[in-house]
Parts: sequence; structure tokens; C-alpha cells
Amino acid sequence: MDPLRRCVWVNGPVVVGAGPSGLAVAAGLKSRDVPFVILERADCIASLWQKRTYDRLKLHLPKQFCQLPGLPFPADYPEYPSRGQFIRYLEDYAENFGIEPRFNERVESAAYDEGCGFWRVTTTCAGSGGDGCGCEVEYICQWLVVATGENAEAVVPEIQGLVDFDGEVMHACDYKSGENFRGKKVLVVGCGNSGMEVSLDLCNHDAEPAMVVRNSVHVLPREILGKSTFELAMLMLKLLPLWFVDKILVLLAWLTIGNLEKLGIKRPSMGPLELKNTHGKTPVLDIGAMEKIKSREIKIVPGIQKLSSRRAEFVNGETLKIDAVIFATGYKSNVPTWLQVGNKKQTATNPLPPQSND
Ligand SMILES: NC(=O)C1=CN([C@@H]2O[C@H](COP(=O)(O)OP(=O)(O)OC[C@H]3O[C@@H](n4cnc5c(N)ncnc54)[C@H](OP(=O)(O)O)[C@@H]3O)[C@@H](O)[C@H]2O)C=CC1
Ligand SMILES: O=C(O)C(=O)Cc1c[nH]c2ccccc12
Repeated sequence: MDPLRRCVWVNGPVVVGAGPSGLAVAAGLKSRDVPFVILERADCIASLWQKRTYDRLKLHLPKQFCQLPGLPFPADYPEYPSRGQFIRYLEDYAENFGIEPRFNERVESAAYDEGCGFWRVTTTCAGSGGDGCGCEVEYICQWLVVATGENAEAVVPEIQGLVDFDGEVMHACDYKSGENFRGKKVLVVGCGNSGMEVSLDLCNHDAEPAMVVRNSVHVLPREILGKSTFELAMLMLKLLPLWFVDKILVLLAWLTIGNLEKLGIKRPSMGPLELKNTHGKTPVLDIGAMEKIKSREIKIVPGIQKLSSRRAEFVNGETLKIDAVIFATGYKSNVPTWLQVGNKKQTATNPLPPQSND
């Protein structure tokens, strides 16, 4: 064993990740007096929200669907809190419950040791700016909570000719605003919620976005007759089967947004709720991009064939001069890189220690 590695016994769960889910778990444990340790690779809570989001970001769902257990959003917050308001709420939440994550500690591996019946969780101290001490810690515990989310790592696809492109290239996680793109022709790759909103923001800053739509996508209005589409969907699901709610959502989208197929955006044959349930694909909630697509201020282009120094060539053979590429191609979990598979104890079956209060 590494002589620098410290060993820490945790008399309760180890929670990996101090984003909204990790904080919610931590608050639940705190309020039941269960001891725990919460490990966070970044130097702050909710680091994706703090460091990897653009300026104009707001929640897309009304605040009552996004608050964590035990502390509502402040009453004076708007229905769709801004990124800054959401971060302030999460900071207040951590403080309110006395949650103190161990920052700058990256989990390198977590494995269930069948021999002794404990999880072994090893971390390295990263330190901000990469100047960490490099020391290792091994936590030994009975329970492991994985709360690192589905958006831990940015995904950048391999595109032929990307190395030859001489304009700016970035992932949406590093995009802040269209300010630096004024007057530029920007290729936005991807048409999920990020791609749509980055394209809208670019328009609002007098840039010229072209958005790659290589597949079908569900676009729903954020609200229908003043009521959030998400809330309407949840209400309808209490009364109607999912396939029928899907039919209604698609009909309502058609009535409010119109037929997007003419503009190059096809709808999947599977309904939006079924697609979310079976493939995890979130529908796009429109907050203005559709208008810009209709007015052709956002140009829709098909899949990329290849890039060259200042041009993109698409699968239909057309080419476009471009000054910059923004990959809004999504994120992925990093759990498979550190959670050891191949043991039966990956999901906890044994309960937490008895609750000492309530
Ligand atoms: N305010 C809010 O609440 C917001 C929420 N979000 C959420 O954050 C999460 C991440 O969203 P987002 O960043 O948009 O990522 P998504 O994974 O939702 O979308 C990625 C997009 O990139 C496309 N794509 C991937 N690879 C390629 C490629 N090689 N060429 C062309 N297109 C490609 C995908 O298309 P394909 O289907 O073809 O693979 C898809 O349209 C989602 O859950 C989203 O809802 C995001 C922004 C705002
Ligand atoms: O919960 C999510 O992942 C969302 O961002 C939005 C969402 C999921 N399913 C829906 C159905 C109708 C409207 C919005 C959503």
C-alpha cells in the first residue's frame, strides 16, 4: 500500500458528489443524525452549476419541481430561478443543514471488499489549479451513495478534419455568452436544450448560428396557456396512460409551435415521455429558439461530414463557411471509470443504521 495513503473509517455512508442530489442525501442523513462523509472533486458545491453553465441559464421547470427536501426556495424567487439564484439556494441549503463536503477530493475507485464486508473508497486530493498535494485517502464504510450525476464529463465527438479547423472550438460547458461571437458564423453541434439555448443566445448577440440537427428531437413549449408543460404532463399522468399523454403533448406542441419538419426538425416516432423513460432523452423546452429558427436567424443544418480550416461540409454535400464551433453534444457519467463492477453489492440491500430521532 502507498505509504502516503491515510485510512479513514466512516461510521455511516460515503456520499460521492456535492451537487443537488448529494446535498439532498446529506441533508436527509444530517436530519436523522446519521454520520457520513461527502466527497467532492471540485472546490465548491454544485460545481457544474457554478463553473460549467452559461450566463443566461434559468431552470426550465417551475421552482416547486426543483427544490430539495427540507428547505423550499425563497418565496420571492421567480417561478423559473436563474442560475445565480439556484446556486445561492444550494449554498444556503448546505449551510442550513451544516453540510461540509471534503472538497478537492476525487474518488479514484470504489470497490466492495467481500472479505471484510466494507466498501473501500480511494481518493486523491486534487487541490485547486492542479497543485494538489497528491495525497491519497482510503475511506472504509458500509454504505456508498453515488451522486455524481449524468453530466460529470463533457462529450466531444470525433469529427473528421477537426484538427484542421482554425477557428475557435469549445464545448457548451465553457460557453458563457454570445458576447465574444458578435458578427461570427458559429456552428453549434447538437440540438438538445443546450444547443437550442446557445444558438438563441448567439442570435441575441448578433452572431450567426447554424445548428446541427442530425436526428429527430421533441420540442415542447415551456408553457401552455400559462401553465408549465411539465406540470401539465405530470397532472395528466395521474389520470391518463402515458401513451395518451404523449399524444396530447405532441398535439399541443404542434398547435403552439407549428410544424417544424418544414424547417428541418423531425419529431421522433416515440412520444416525449416514453423517450425520456426508455432512453433518458429529455425533450427540448422551447424558450425562444423556435422563433429564431422560423425567422431563419438560426439556420438548421444536417450532420457534419467533415471540417476543414474555415468550412464545414454536411452529409447532404452542402458546405458552410464558419468561424467557430461550439459542441453542445452533451455529457456523460464518469461512474464506470471508478465504481468497480463485478460484485453483487453494487447496490445497497442492507439498511442504514437505526434512526436516532423522529
Ligand atoms: N435550463 C435547463 O433546465 C437546461 C437543462 N439542460 C439539461 O442538461 C442536460 C444536457 O443537455 P445538453 O447539453 O443539451 O445535452 P443532450 O445530451 O441533451 O443533447 C446533446 C445533443 O447533441 C447531439 N449530438 C451528439 N453528438 C453529435 C454529433 N456528433 N453530431 C451532431 N449532433 C450530435 C445529440 O443528438 P442525437 O440525438 O443525434 O444524439 C443531442 O441533440 C439535459 O438533461 C438537458 O435537458 C440543458 C440546458 C438547459
Ligand atoms: O425532467 C426533465 O428531465 C426535464 O428537464 C423536463 C421534462 C422531462 N419530461 C418532460 C415532459 C414534459 C415537459 C418537460 C419534461
